[in-house]
Amino acid sequence: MSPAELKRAAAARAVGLVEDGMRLGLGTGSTAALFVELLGETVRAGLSVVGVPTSEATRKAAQAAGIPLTTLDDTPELDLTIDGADEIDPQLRLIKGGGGALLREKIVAAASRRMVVIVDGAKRVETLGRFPLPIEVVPFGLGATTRAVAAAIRASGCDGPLTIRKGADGAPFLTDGGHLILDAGLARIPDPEALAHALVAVPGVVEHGLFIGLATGAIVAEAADGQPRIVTLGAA
Ligand SMILES: O=C(CO)[C@H](O)[C@H](O)COP(=O)(O)O
Repeated sequence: MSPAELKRAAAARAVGLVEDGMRLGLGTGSTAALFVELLGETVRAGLSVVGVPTSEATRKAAQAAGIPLTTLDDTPELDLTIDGADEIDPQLRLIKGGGGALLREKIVAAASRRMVVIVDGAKRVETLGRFPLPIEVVPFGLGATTRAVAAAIRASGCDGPLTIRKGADGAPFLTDGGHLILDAGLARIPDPEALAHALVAVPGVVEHGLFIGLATGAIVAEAADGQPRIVTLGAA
């Protein structure tokens, strides 16, 4: 089975969690995009929900799918967020931000009573860190911020190169908030909580891709005999 088929299976299962009248957080990335597409089908069939998109890309996709949208200003508390992830560990700790939407994703997840992560089985890890950790920083003072981030990483028992993310055109990638992303190739993050605390203390760091204590459940689609097999973690 292809990763795309597994992602679709996880997204389809997540649509089953949505109830009439729910206020939803809509994640970003290829798996979340499949959820938005499938949710749009149920909305067009009569389901009533409102969604808060976690990126401009998701906003466009949700509008195209016919999903009514709101904002966290008008709807500050959400019932359920469905989002993808780059890695998930057994404690439901995540690395997110491969699509560059980590800041809005974390704000939306924190405003939600429940966050259910949808992933294919390849995203499950025992220890976070194989996927480079995205760290969103303001452009001002980039050199000094990068040094301080490197020191914070070392102080929390990790090490590895920091790379400024580039877009397809080779120019620095800019987030929806106009910030840059440093991708930290750490290979292994033995203490994600310590690293998270160290990173938020660095002036110039806007957010990082460690999502700790936010996901309440996960829907993992694995391949079994050529068919998707759904495994749920936590409350999902
Ligand atoms: O965090 C994200 C975007 O910022 C995505 O959820 C994450 O990168 C997973 O993406 P995909 O579903 O395409 O594998």
